[in-house]
Amino acid sequence: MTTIPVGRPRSRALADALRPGDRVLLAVQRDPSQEDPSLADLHPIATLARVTDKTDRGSRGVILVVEPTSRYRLISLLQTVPYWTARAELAEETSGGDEAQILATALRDHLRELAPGDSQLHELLRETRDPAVLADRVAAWMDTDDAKKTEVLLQLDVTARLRRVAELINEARAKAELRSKIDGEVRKELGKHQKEAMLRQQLRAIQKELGEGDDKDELREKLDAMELPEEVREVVDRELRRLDQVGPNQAEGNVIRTYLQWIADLPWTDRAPASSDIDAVAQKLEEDHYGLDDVKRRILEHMAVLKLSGASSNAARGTILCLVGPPGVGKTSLAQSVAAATGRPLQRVSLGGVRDEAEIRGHRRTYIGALPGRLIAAMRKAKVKNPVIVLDEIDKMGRGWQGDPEAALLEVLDPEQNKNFTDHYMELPFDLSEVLFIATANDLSTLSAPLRDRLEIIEVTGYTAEEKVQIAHRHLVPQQLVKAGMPEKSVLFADEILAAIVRDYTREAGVRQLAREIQKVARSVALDVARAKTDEHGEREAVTVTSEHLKKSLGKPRFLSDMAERGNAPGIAAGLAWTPVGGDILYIETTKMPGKGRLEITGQLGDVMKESARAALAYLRSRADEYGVDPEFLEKHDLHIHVPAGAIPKDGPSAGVTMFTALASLLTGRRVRSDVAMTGEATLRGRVLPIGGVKSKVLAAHRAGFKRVILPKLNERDIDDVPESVRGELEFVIAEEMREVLAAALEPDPVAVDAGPTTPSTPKGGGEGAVIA
Ligand SMILES: Nc1ncnc2c1ncn2[C@@H]1O[C@H](COP(=O)(O)OP(=O)(O)OP(=O)(O)O)[C@@H](O)[C@H]1O
Repeated sequence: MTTIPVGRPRSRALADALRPGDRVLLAVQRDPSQEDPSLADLHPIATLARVTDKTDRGSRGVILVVEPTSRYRLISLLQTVPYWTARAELAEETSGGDEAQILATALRDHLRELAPGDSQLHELLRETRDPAVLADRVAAWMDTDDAKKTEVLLQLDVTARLRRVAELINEARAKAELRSKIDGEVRKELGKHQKEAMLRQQLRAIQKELGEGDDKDELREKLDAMELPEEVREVVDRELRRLDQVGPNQAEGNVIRTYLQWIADLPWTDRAPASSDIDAVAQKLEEDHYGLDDVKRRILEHMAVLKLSGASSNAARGTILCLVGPPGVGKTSLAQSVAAATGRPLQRVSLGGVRDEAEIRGHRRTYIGALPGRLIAAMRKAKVKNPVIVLDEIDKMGRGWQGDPEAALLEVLDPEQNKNFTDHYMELPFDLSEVLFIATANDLSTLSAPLRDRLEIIEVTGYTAEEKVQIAHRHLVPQQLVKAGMPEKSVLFADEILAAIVRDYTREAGVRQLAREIQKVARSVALDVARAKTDEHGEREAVTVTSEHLKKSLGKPRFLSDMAERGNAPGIAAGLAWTPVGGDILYIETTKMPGKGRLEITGQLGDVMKESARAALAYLRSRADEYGVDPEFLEKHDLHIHVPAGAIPKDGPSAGVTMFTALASLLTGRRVRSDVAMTGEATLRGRVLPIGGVKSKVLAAHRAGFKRVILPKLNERDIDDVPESVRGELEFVIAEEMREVLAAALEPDPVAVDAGPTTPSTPKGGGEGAVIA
């Protein structure tokens, strides 16, 4: 295919008459400048071509797209106005036979080597099998002058044509080589001076792109216009003077500029118009969060105290709100609501894994690539001096060899010092006293005492199944539908469906997994939504999620009730554990075998837990008679205690009661009732001592379907913290003595057969580091 611009009036007259599909003869003039050629002025061989497209450009002529098909020999001109017509006959070519084939193959190979990267050429070579056509196409593809191309056109002997094309290629190659050689030499001669000038120009362009270099004046203007504390102003003036002294391209200049840029970007005096309207906060918290009444009340109290004390922020007052709880219970989103309601922007500073003081307080400017710490970086992003800053995962801050980040954080939170917080990089005091800090943590036990002392701790323990359904119904479903790009009301999740998702597909204290599962379901019904009928107002009917949809999008139920997992042989008891991600069920398995009275303990237990296992056994031995255990049997048998999910380390004293119960069950042959879960520390004398995390543990028991929960006497008052709906469905047994525990936990009669060790199959969820508190 080729395009032909048509301009001369007579050709134009023809072009106007042509329609796509018409055929036309294309003849070549011997002298292109001649206006009115006769037959003798044309080369004798013309090309017959099919018109495939035509673009009329008005006064600028017509563009024809043509597809040449064969050579024709011109015999005579028949007419010259309004356009030329000619008589012509097909020009016979001599095919060239095998020789032409061999030449064509050589030509192909040669071209492939010459231009390995030219995909258009490669396609052409691949597609063209006929040697005659190959020669024509290669000649058309080449970048050579028209006279030479015309020679190829006139050549009717195919072998001669192929040879000519090969020659032309060699010529072109030689020319190209010569040119690149000359280019190389010229370039070498380009003097050092010119090269530098060129590089400099490029450098300026790069600096401009990066916003450096020539923007010195811009920076100066910005700094001049800013309202800055006096001390800062002095430093700015000094640094600007230094910047004038160093050349524009020196590294030092860059360091100064970056520093000044930081000063220019920090909110030294700007404030968001923050309100301290408690009602607005109350309303926003209520709108965005279901339940959590206690938590909301405590947040409001804290805000009220701030308002009354006249302090502009909690940092100024010296106590910081700290929301503690498992992941996904809404800690961050509570902080977001507070920020939104008070009109302050929110920034998050993640402290998880921070081990280096410099992360908080920055690196000194003498280090290459030094930058301010995370707090100053957050302030820069906040753009005002009174934002809400969420200190995320304050409990996961480590202590490395490069200074103690906690000390730096304490300074940030200390009302005496945070008015003049000095970052190592800035070397200027920055006022953090108007920041409203809110910390979040999963686990309080790892917080140091000084830090804890600064925090007003509010626990967000986790939700019951009903609460989760309500949260999903009111918040998660609309949120997730919008996230999936669907209208808010396009999919209906009935409460039973939500309850099924909570029960069968999630096992968590918060609602994060639940939100994900809802999104999965929403996405899988998206097609149904798109196909749904529209009503008379043009609105689509909502798609109702069915249990079939759940099966299709989420698969088989992922979690069976904990009780179903459990074997029913004597020797297994369900304990309740507290973990940083919420309460959990922890089975204790025991088994016996002939031996010498030894006790084996496995399952990655910490020292405290191992000791409580030994204490439990010691107590049982000392009361063998009372519990109907044969002391001789104990001497001749080894016992083994295992706590499954062996890969997760566990520790703490609160499994004491459960270990004792499991051992007593094993040795008496009385099974532990399958609907009982328990927690409590056991003493050597059989007393039951209190433990922590009752609310989370009870919620976990309820979640797992247990009906009776055994708790230490001294934890009785903690039951009040448990939501009423859960309390109503559980029976609490309060125990002071191990005897009472056994009475409530064991089935009355021994089972006849010893079924041997039975393993609760699936490892428990809950992430790493399960800890019994
Ligand atoms: N009571 C609630 N009402 C409405 N939405 C809630 C509630 N609790 C949690 N959510 C929603 O659950 C999601 C997860 O909450 P969020 O990210 O705040 O959890 P988090 O406790 O901060 O977790 P992490 O500690 O992992 O950061 C958010 O979309 C939030 O809106």
